[in-house]
Amino acid sequence: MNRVADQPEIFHLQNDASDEPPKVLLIDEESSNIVLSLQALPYEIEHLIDYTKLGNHLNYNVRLPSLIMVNSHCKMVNVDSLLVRLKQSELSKTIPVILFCDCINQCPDDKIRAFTLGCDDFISLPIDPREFVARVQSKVQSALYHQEVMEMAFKDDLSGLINRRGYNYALINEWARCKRAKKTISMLIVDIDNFKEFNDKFGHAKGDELILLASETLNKADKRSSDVVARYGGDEFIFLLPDCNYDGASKIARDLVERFNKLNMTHNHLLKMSKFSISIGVSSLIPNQKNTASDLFARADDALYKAKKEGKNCWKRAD
Ligand SMILES: Nc1nc2c(ncn2[C@@H]2O[C@H](COP(=O)(O)OP(=O)(O)OP(=O)(O)O)[C@@H](O)[C@H]2O)c(=O)[nH]1
Repeated sequence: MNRVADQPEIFHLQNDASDEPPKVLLIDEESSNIVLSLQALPYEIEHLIDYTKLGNHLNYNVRLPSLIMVNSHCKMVNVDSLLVRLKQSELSKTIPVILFCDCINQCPDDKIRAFTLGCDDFISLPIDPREFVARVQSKVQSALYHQEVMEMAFKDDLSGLINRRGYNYALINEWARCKRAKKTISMLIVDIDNFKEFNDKFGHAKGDELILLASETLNKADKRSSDVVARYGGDEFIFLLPDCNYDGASKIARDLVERFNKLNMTHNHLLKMSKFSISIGVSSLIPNQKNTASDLFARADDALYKAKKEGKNCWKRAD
């Protein structure tokens, strides 16, 4: 099997199943009447006053907004650099952005530049309530269609985790980010032990249930919001841990092996059928000119092989 990361494509991830109302992120340093107008709509509103906290609202492990609205009069926000940042990030580049502006005093060149930098629409201040609702709803609606398509492309149907394509994006992005910041990036490859035997003995449907249980258990690991948990394929899962060294990664690996062992003591009907455990390979690298993201994977894969060879139900680190 070719285990090297594929080429990147558009990556837009939404973490939760969307029975929840669409989310709108408003960047405005004041509690203005924009907030009041938004609150009248059936959306979840996140009002970001402290612009430096943007990363808390746009990361792999939160439900992403369907629309970002920015009051271009915010003194603390440089709209040009904000648009560049939003449109450069794989997570936010497809989320529509509406700017509020004082259209009477707005220079047309500023608007044209904003469009060039990725702004999708403008709303004039003071707000005309009917126009406000029409513009916001139309942008949210098209964003929802887009998110649906992206979910189909990047989410694993069975587990709800990020799929292999999504993992490839995350790897390319996070590797580059850690390289720029000269930070360690770690990876865990997790494989269910003797899954084939379970499948053969109890059938594919029960095997699917076990994969789902494994996914839920992996998701409960003590990880950061920037960490990525993906189903790589079959009974294999990957944790991608940016800015995390061997010690941090080993702690998660140890915790996971224990978590699965403890699962066997519960009264889950699947676990009465068979003992359930995982093996993990751990690798860490500081990206530089001489190594690649594929090295990180290959080393974790070797370590996983070692864990399997040395009896399974354990974790091993790369040499
Ligand atoms: N139920 C189910 N089975 C799957 C799915 N994808 C892959 N498989 C099966 O998963 C099994 C993977 O087995 P392996 O990892 O090769 O073998 P294993 O028994 O886990 O062996 P060790 O990893 O050495 O413990 C194969 O039998 C696949 O057919 C799936 O989505 N659902």
